[in-house]
Amino acid sequence: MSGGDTPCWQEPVRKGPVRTVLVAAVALVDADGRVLLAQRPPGKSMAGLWEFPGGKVDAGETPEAALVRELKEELGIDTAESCLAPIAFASHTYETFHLLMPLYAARVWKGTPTPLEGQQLAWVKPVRMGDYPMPPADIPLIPILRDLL
Ligand SMILES: Nc1nc2c([nH]c(=O)n2[C@H]2C[C@H](O)[C@@H](COP(=O)(O)OP(=O)(O)OP(=O)(O)O)O2)c(=O)[nH]1
Repeated sequence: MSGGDTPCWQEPVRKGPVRTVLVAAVALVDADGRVLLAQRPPGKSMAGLWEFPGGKVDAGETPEAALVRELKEELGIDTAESCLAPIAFASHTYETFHLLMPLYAARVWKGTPTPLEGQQLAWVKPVRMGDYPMPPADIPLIPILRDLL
């Protein structure tokens, strides 16, 4: 097959070196198969868009440890690394950095997710995620979640 007439084919855009940022994110899945989305608060980059809970992985930290830390800080819930199942990843070039974001799924945690950082929360069925504008990096993850959950 020649690449030029396939939908995924895009000629590479040559740019200078980019910094790759590692961000860990999780689909928290409830008993009804709904996934928790959090709305990015005003003042942050991509404010108003809905994202998976998570955040940047610190130097010397594993993605799983970063998620356990972020979920406690952002939502006040306790999670165990052993309950985080890797399911997909996003790899997307933004204007100022390249995002590499492993996405985990978790169905078990302790506590009730509470918006501790002023963010809005929504439990959303994967088929309804199109109603929630998400960062460009997240768009390819939506059909994967629909298939998996
Ligand atoms: N947590 C999370 N971050 C995401 C998702 N999709 C996506 O592009 N991102 C980006 C937004 C941020 O640039 C970065 C996560 O950074 P962060 O949560 O630790 O910190 P932040 O919002 O203050 O980030 P920033 O304003 O400094 O860019 O990853 C997602 O689904 N979940």
